[in-house]
Amino acid sequence: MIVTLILITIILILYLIHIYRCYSFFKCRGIDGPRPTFFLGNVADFARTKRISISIHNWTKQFGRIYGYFEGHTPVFVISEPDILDKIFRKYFSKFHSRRQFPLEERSTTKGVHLFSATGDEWRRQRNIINPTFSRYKINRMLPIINDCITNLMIKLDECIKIESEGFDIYKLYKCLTMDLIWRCCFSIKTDMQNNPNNPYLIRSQQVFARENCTFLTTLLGIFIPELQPCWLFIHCWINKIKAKLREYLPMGDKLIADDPSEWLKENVKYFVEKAPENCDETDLLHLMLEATERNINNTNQKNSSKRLLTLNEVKQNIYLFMIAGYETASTALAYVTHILATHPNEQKKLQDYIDRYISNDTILDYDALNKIECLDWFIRETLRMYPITPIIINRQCSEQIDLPELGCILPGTKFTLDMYSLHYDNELWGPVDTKIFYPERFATERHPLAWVAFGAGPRNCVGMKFALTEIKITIIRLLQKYTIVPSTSTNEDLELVELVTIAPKQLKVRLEPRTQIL
Ligand code: HEM
Repeated sequence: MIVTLILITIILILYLIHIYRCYSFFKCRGIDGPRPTFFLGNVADFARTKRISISIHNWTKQFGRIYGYFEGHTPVFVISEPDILDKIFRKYFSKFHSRRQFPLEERSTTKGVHLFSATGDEWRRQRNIINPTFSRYKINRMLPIINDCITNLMIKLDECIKIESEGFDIYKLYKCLTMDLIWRCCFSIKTDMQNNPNNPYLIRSQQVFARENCTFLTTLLGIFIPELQPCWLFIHCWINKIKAKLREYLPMGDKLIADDPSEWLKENVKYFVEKAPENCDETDLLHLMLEATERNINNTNQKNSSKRLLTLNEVKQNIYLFMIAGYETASTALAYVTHILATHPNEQKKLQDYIDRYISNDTILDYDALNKIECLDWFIRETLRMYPITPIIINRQCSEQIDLPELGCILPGTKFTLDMYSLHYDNELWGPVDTKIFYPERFATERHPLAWVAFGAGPRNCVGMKFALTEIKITIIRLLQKYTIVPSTSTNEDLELVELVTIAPKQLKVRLEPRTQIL
């Protein structure tokens, strides 16, 4: 009886908060301004599609290019109008510099915040330090390492062809490849995940992107009552602590109870920082970040300039971020490109013909030369147009009140997201060839700058974009020089996709036929 009463009271309070928040949201917008449709986020729809980006796309079809929904009682605008997105992501960036905080995403300055979660000046400071890691010059210096890791992939592929002639899951190998690339190029740590797929860092990084049922309830509470975010985080931390103790003391605890992969990774990146001084290459990301830490800055002027400093905790947080952000996205992009190659033999032949004609087996292409291969660049962009990888992370939060003619008064804290599927499949933006058709040449025509947002947009776009495109291009060139990719018996035209932070295929089975006539 008492429990029921408490529950009813909680629901009533939540309902009142909800009404109050919705009322104040609409009141501030005035009655004369534009009034985009706002509706209560339809949880049933989400439960049916099991993919937030598909639900958002369905809502766009229903409500148009500008609308909003309430996530709990938090209003979220969904925009697929490129001119308005241009204002939010580029023109008025100073008022939209931050991302929204996800439920259970910690932003504690004592523990350090990484680039992805940092806001305002904190973000600017970190981005200034990290940006040079991915300059043209630095990427050129990484090329021998990238090629070396891809050579290991080619050896693995040869082995797989012999063992599993009917087809094998190439995505698994790509994950090991991109993890090796991150560790070696960004942290100067010589790893061989391709021959050691049970490496605990690799396993934990994969788990970060898997569905974690144990956080489901606290995540939901975070969405519906964001005001109590510190409470949900506290509960989440305690659950992890209790789990860690049970793992330690229960017989077979470590087998029965899984640890939290993010926490494990964050805890263990200490190893990188300790090893760094002996191993670091002076151009890599870890070196740049450590150079910018307080302990390495003796000059008082530099010390006083908060612009250039990173704390040791921020360095650790960023190692964790790059480990997971760089590996999952790039391997998934490689998987999609491979799927398209397998299912579009004519497109594959076009690329192979170009590669055979202009690139010999021992050519090492530098960054500029790679960029000049338009057909390859278009192929990758077209793949990422049709198969977006991270739509839900592209969002912005307003930090200062602003009036936008199309939306009216925007208050600080208002959240914006975009519908990547609507943008990428819009025939007005991408025609005349139907957007459902794979047609890389559509990139030969100049398009709206906000029509293609695979790597986000504006000053806060993906910092690893150049690096990702370089590793994907070299892998594809070397793969097509040696093999023709063909579908395995179980390859479907439609991939089975799973969405959490990224949208990724469950697996990607293909067959590789060694090419006999290589120039
Ligand atoms: C095909 C591969 C990749 C895709 C599709 C991708 C996509 C994205 C997207 C959509 C964003 C958000 C941008 C925005 O909000 O405007 C982002 C941010 C980010 N990405 Fe990537 N990414 C890829 C590869 C990488 C790699 C290889 C790294 C690291 C080496 C990386 C590191 C990051 C970081 C650190 C951010 C946060 C940037 C900031 O907030 O300033 N990404 N990425």
